[in-house]
Amino acid sequence: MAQDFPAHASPTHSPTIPPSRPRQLSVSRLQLGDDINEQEEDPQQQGPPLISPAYTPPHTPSIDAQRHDRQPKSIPIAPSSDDPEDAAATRARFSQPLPNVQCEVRARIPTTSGQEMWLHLYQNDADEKEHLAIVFGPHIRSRSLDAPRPGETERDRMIRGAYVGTLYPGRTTSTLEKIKRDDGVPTPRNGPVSTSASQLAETMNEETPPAETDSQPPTVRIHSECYTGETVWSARCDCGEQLDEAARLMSLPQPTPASTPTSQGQHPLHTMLPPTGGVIIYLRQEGRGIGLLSKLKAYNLQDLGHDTMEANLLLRHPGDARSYGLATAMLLDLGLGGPRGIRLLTNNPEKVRAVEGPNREIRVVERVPMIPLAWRTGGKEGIRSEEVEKYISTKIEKFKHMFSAEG
Ligand SMILES: Nc1nc2c(ncn2[C@@H]2O[C@H](COP(=O)(O)OP(=O)(O)OP(=O)(O)O)[C@@H](O)[C@H]2O)c(=O)[nH]1
Repeated sequence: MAQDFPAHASPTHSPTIPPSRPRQLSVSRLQLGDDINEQEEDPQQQGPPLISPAYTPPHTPSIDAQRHDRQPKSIPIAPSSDDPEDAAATRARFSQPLPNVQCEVRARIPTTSGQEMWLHLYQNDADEKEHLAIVFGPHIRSRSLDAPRPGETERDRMIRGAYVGTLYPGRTTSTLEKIKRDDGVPTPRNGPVSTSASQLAETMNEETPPAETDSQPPTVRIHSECYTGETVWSARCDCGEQLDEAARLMSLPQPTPASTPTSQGQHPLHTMLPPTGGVIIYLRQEGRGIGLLSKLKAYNLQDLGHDTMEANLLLRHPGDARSYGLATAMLLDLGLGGPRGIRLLTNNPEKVRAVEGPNREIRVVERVPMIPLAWRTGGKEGIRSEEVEKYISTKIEKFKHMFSAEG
């Protein structure tokens, strides 16, 4: 089930708490260009560890406020025009025209949890990197992938993922019409006896999106690459946990009135509902855009007492060197532009405004905060380390991230 979605980032063994390290320096003591040698700690500056439930700030949702198998609370986003100065400043920073993107290939990825996702690989004219869209659910499709390409055969289309429904041995066409004509012909995918009726039902499901009034806006997460957090179980940041959590939320059943318990406490239609669905845009902006080499240097600076923002600055990088034009362009290609808007999973206020694009091509109508698992489970699950506590406290204090269900 969705709530059992495995933690890809977290090791299965219990986290160990490393010995204390010197406290980070305050910004006022940071001298750019100065020799970065050992400096004294200031015990007065040592705030409470924010990730430890015992010290969790009062505005943080209580442990039982969000059950792990429920959709978290979201916050409606006021139109940018409510705060013209702020919006203008952000737009100035992200005002470049949107890059051109093209989805080159899409493939079905079955996962160890039983859920399927659709990995879309994009190329673009802004950088040389392969950015990704991880799509959950059958209704979100790439325009650039589906568009016919000159000279291609039906097999070419299937090989690059431009088909509806699912592939099976012997399938010869990417289109719905041919599958309809073939109705009744065996179409084995998992065994020799399945018929095209189930294939057709699945395909029709993909072809017929739910009525917009029936469901909430699509859920979107803009994720930036983090080799350490996603692959080698780093407890310096919450990136791996956030990637897992975004995938888990997009695999939960769609909340609708039909899932309200009956008087007998049953959920009659709950299991029949499709997953919430959504998109994780996976941007190759390792280390908040400074790259893995600089990020590893930044980690050494952090072990020397600096926080994550200071370390970037000392390496002559901006605190956050990322941009989101590619994400905006990919979301448009996936059909998520327009007034219906999206629900964005983030605590980062800059991301909310930046992903909307220079002309508000994408509308973020709700923000869903990403509350650390350790806060929600009273420390039973999630990342626990001195480093991640400092990292999250710097996100709150210096990057002004909003780790609460308040605007
Ligand atoms: N330079 C630097 N980058 C880091 C550090 N820790 C994590 N990162 C990078 O930060 C990025 C993660 O940011 P996101 O997951 O998009 O999160 P966010 O902008 O903090 O905001 P949310 O959407 O609220 O999670 C990844 O590219 C990581 O590699 C660090 O200490 N230094």
